[in-house]
Amino acid sequence: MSEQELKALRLRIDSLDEKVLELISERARCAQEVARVKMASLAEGEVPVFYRPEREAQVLKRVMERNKGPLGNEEMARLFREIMSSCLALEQPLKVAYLGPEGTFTQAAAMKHFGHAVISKPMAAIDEVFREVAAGAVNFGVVPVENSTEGAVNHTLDSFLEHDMVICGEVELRIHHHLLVGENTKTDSISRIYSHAQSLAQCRKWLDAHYPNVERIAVSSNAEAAKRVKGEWNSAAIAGDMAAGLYGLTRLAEKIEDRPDNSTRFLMIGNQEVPPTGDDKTSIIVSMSNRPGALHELLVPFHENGIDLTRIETRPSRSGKWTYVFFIDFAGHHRDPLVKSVLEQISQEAVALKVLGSYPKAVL
Ligand SMILES: O=C(O)C(=O)C[C@]1(C(=O)O)C=C[C@@H](O)C=C1
Repeated sequence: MSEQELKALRLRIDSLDEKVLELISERARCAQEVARVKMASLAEGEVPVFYRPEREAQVLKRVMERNKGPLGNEEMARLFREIMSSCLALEQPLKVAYLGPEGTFTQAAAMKHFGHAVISKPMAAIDEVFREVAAGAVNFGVVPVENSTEGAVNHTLDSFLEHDMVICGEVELRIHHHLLVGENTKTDSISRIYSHAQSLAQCRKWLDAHYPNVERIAVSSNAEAAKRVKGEWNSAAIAGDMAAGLYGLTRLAEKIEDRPDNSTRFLMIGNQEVPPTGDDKTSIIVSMSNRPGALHELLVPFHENGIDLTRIETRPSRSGKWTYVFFIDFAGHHRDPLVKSVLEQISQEAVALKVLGSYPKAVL
């Protein structure tokens, strides 16, 4: 390519950028107008709701449907995700608590869902995220709920039993783990490997094959593990890209998770009900009396009404020995007539039924 050609193309890019810039600014002014309309239509004493997850899902889906390339759908949606995040911040900057410290996969999930224009607050434990939301110190919280290799995150499920929370969104993240060390650490000097218990479990086979005799130490998060090894010459951490970058660590081995499709699902929790989008999920907690056939009775209405169950999890109820609660996720919104009728049927048989929330299926 000649210098001349390159110069011409760059001039074209400059002129396109000017147009993109003007259009983004026009969109942002439009969002400011939306905020004004939302404020003007409030009833006496009503609190304005600026963040609209159902609308955001619609915007992102529309972008993906209309995208003609060459950028991929996900790439394009990620760009719009950030534009919308900044537009919302003009209306009201969202405060989001997540399972920290900085650099965790939960932080990456929060950014994937809300974009980067939020005020984010790392919390030391899952329960603290719930408490922060309940106290009204933040608008939303982000917590991990299940991993495709290791299953349920029990702390999260148990926290739903203790707090009244509305689930208003979900996001899935591919989890790639790396073996990370500080700059003075050599492969043969490693005597300890730190990580979160779930991450150690997700890399068990790799660790058995490569570091069978090295002590594995579970800490509160993999970002915490990364933080620790920064100053230690004889230890390594298992953590992801964000933590590696944040603590300036070197990757001794990359993508060491045992399953290449290793993914984690995260939930957005708050106190805002989300209207239907036509492609939603609902999460409920049900407790049944401890008798034969109870689980069968619970599942029959779903089957008979053709409702797709996406997940069922059992946890001790904490209100009696050997009694259980079921966490169930299924396709549909609790305002859909069919779902309503199924929930009514279940509540006739159940000891207790609680709808944790209906929310748009993850778009990104
Ligand atoms: O449509 C709205 O209600 C808006 O506030 C606008 C907008 C957007 O930028 O498109 C911004 C924030 C909301 O969460 C949803 C969408």
